[in-house]
Amino acid sequence: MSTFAIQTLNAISPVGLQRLDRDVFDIGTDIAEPRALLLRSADLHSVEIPDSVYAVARAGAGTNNIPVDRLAARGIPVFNTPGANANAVKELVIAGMLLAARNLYHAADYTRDLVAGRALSGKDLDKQVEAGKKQFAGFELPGRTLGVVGLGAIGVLVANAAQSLGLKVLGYDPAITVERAWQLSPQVEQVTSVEELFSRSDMVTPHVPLVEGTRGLVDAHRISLMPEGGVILNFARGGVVDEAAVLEALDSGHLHAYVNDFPTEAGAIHPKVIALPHLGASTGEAEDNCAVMAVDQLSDFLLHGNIRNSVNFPEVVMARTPGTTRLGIFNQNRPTMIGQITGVLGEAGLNVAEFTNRSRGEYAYTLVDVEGEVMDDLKQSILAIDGVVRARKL
Ligand SMILES: NC(=O)C1=CN([C@@H]2O[C@H](COP(=O)(O)OP(=O)(O)OC[C@H]3O[C@@H](n4cnc5c(N)ncnc54)[C@H](O)[C@@H]3O)[C@@H](O)[C@H]2O)C=CC1
Ligand SMILES: O=C(O)CCC(=O)C(=O)O
Repeated sequence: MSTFAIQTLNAISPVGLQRLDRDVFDIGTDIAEPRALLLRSADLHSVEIPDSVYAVARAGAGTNNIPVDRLAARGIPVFNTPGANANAVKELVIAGMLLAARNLYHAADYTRDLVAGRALSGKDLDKQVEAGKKQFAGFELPGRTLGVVGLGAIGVLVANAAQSLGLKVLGYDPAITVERAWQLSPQVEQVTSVEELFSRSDMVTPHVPLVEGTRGLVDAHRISLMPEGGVILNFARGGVVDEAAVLEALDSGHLHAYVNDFPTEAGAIHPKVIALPHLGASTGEAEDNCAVMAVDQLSDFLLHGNIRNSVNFPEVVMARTPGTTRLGIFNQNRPTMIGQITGVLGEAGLNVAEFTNRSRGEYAYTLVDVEGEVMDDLKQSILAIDGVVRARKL
């Protein structure tokens, strides 16, 4: 059996890595010709990805750090791990709401300064604690309204948790899946526009991927629709929020706080901003879950050509037919491709035992198990078909 070299570009939980059989997989940070890249937040946009690479796996949800479309054009699937870190993010969002509502961040700074800065102790400390606390009086969550934009793995968990804490919850997601709709608490009210959501929400939390359509989703106009004293939470991506607009609304007093996971130079030092160092998925549990899912999907693809949870190719999973050789073929999604592929197999005198082909957008993927001996030059004949971008014999 051949050995697959997997290059890790970030720290990946050993709970995931130890699932890879070391007789079959080499794993390292410095590999000249990797078969696969395994990463978390490493930015691949300006990295040259060698032709040796068959697949890229993101141990996490967001794939905006990966040139997904360019890799699709080269027949390289990008995998992610939907839902594997959703609970970790949900818990941080709930913590963020409470940090903002009860002014906890500033309150803790205040008490630290009483001792570390002003050296108060004993009765003096007690007196100053009681005198100073009124400036941190906050508000409670029941009766407030939370708007959740994006009801995917994270948005649904946040909406349901907020509902159970007594908040009124509004949700907006024009492309919600049936699975997520079933998971959503029936008390969450669906709104039909982002503007309605902002105008009725005391707090807004986007849980959408960063793509062109969601860049700057939280902007000056939408913030202006919110009631006075609103809170924006951002555990999606920095670019989803127009931060300059948020800072202006904080300065004018229209917004009360901005809690986010993506610090910038201006935001991190603003007194009404709570900026966390991209901690959403940083729990042992989430790191293990993501690593296990990413590794399992990657090894199934490298060994068997199966594609699960790819963001640029369709789901294609086929049980292996005993006594056959498998071919995995990436091609452009256009007419006659299937006929041409099976034509090449027929000309080579090969009988097809199992065949599956699915398309997604501009590209398609075929798995075919063929009987008999498959010569190496067959792969070349398949690659010679106009529109085939990559082929593997497995
Ligand atoms: N802070 C952190 O450490 C983490 C951040 N994230 C971020 O959260 C994002 C969401 O993660 P998941 O919930 O797991 O993804 P998901 O794919 O399960 O859900 C995203 C949802 O957003 C919806 N959506 C897309 N565009 C929309 C729009 N314009 N308006 C309303 N809804 C829209 C989709 O229909 C989908 O239901 C990730 O893409 C990532 O950027 C994810 C994990 C950890
Ligand atoms: O790996 C991480 O810590 C970041 C997680 C994240 O942002 C994601 O899953 O999209």
